[in-house]
Amino acid sequence: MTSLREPIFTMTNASKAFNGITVVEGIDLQIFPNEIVGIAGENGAGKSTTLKMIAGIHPPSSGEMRLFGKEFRPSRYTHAVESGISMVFQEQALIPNMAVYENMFLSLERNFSRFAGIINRQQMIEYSRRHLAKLGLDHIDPRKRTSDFPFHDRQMIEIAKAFALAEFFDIKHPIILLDEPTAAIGEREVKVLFESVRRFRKHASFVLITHRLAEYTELCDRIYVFKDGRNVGEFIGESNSEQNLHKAMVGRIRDDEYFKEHRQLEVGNAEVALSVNGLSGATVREVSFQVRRGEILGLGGLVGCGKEEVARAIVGYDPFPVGGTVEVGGKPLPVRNRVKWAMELGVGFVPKERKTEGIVPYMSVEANVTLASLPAVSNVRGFISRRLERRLAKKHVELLSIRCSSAAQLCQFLSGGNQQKVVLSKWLARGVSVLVLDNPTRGVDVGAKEEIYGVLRDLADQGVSVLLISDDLLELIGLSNRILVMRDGSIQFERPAPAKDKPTEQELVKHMV
Ligand SMILES: Nc1ncnc2c1ncn2[C@@H]1O[C@H](COP(=O)(O)OP(=O)(O)OP(=O)(O)O)[C@@H](O)[C@H]1O
Repeated sequence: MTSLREPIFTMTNASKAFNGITVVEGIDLQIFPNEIVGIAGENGAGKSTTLKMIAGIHPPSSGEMRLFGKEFRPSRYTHAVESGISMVFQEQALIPNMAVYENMFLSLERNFSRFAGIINRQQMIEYSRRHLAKLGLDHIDPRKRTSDFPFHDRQMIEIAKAFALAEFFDIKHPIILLDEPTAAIGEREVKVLFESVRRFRKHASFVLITHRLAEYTELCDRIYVFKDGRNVGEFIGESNSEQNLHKAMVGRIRDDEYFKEHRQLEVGNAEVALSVNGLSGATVREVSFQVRRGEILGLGGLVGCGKEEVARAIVGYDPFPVGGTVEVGGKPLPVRNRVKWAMELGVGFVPKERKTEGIVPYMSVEANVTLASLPAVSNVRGFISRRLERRLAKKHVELLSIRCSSAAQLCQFLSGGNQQKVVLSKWLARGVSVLVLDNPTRGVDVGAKEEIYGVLRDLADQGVSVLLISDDLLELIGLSNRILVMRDGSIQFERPAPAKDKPTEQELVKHMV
């Protein structure tokens, strides 16, 4: 639906350098009214940086931007918001211990003051409630603390916030930048989001970044492809296919053997590495299963079905449910100090929320990669050896092609997908016997996903057992030896998934709803 009308936003020959290192260069980009534009590219290609240039968070080092026909040089995010541009961030920007309505109008409270500067909270609450309802989020009480809501609800709150701000500043045609909005939400929430975007495009334009190629082809009118910080292609209409996008991004056609199914092992009666028995609690009921050596067990279900809680209970990330036991290699995992014991018994965990739970952002890549392997990088006197640390980190940075200026770079400055690779590397560096993965390829580009799938097959060959939780059904089906489907906190369905007899998506979805 590309319009012949004038673009409402243009970026011409823009570049951005951090500390003298150019990360994007020569970017030309246009946004037309009512348009949904995609920006695709590998991890670190410069997609988020470009959105941040538009949003005034990282003003361009050179180049020009024009908004509604006028030169546009936001020096802060609030300038962009006041001009009609808001961004839904890849990693959530909401403050967890504040009420939802406070988050929605953070730093704009003075606009809701009645007299003598007293803030009219009731007005803010009602305004928030109305905007949440517009997105079908009636179940979210804006007076509640933001941290009371699960990740996918918080994501939707950010989107509602973007719409609310546009109306608040009386912007006739806002531009809403969506940086991987679907990375951590399930299929049902993605549907709600996409329906909202389609509905709201009458009043707004959108820019979308996602690592699910099908979402570009489903939602976008036009897609830019970035590679190594440059804009290398543009796809419209017919040319806008997953194959074309994959080829432009990765430089080759997508492998038929994307999930490396030919490498899937037959585990037969191999020894049981992880045994979960009768796990029960607030959100899970009598969940029992076993994972054998070298097996990849997939755990699927809609958001809220309890699959994440199972993973978190196994590794002790959340208070343990009231009942049930977990054994690793035949040894019971105690409830007290479970996180420590899980590590001790060789269990690794890649959580969904990498920024808060997976990495230490203010530490370097090498420190993060080796964080769980301190004995291996310590010298005989027990001090950390920089040389050993560097050597171990280098190996894993190469193994997963983590894109960083050097292993000494702080993790917070890595692109989202590369941070995710660091989380996985942390456990590969330590060496584990059981790996619990909650959406391990969230935010990871299609080429790097393929590398991670290869690594998982290598680990299975070495006898590592994997419990894989994924909202990406094709990934779940392609990788797993066996699949369990959860609904309402309990296991509803079990299906072996040998390489030559994989279940269909429909077969699994039937048991999810
Ligand atoms: N504040 C910063 N300081 C230094 N380098 C940065 C900063 N922000 C981004 N970079 C670098 O810029 C490059 C592009 O990062 P960007 O986040 O734009 O990539 P991306 O295409 O969005 O990747 P992903 O798909 O993984 O999110 C990366 O190499 C990253 O390390």
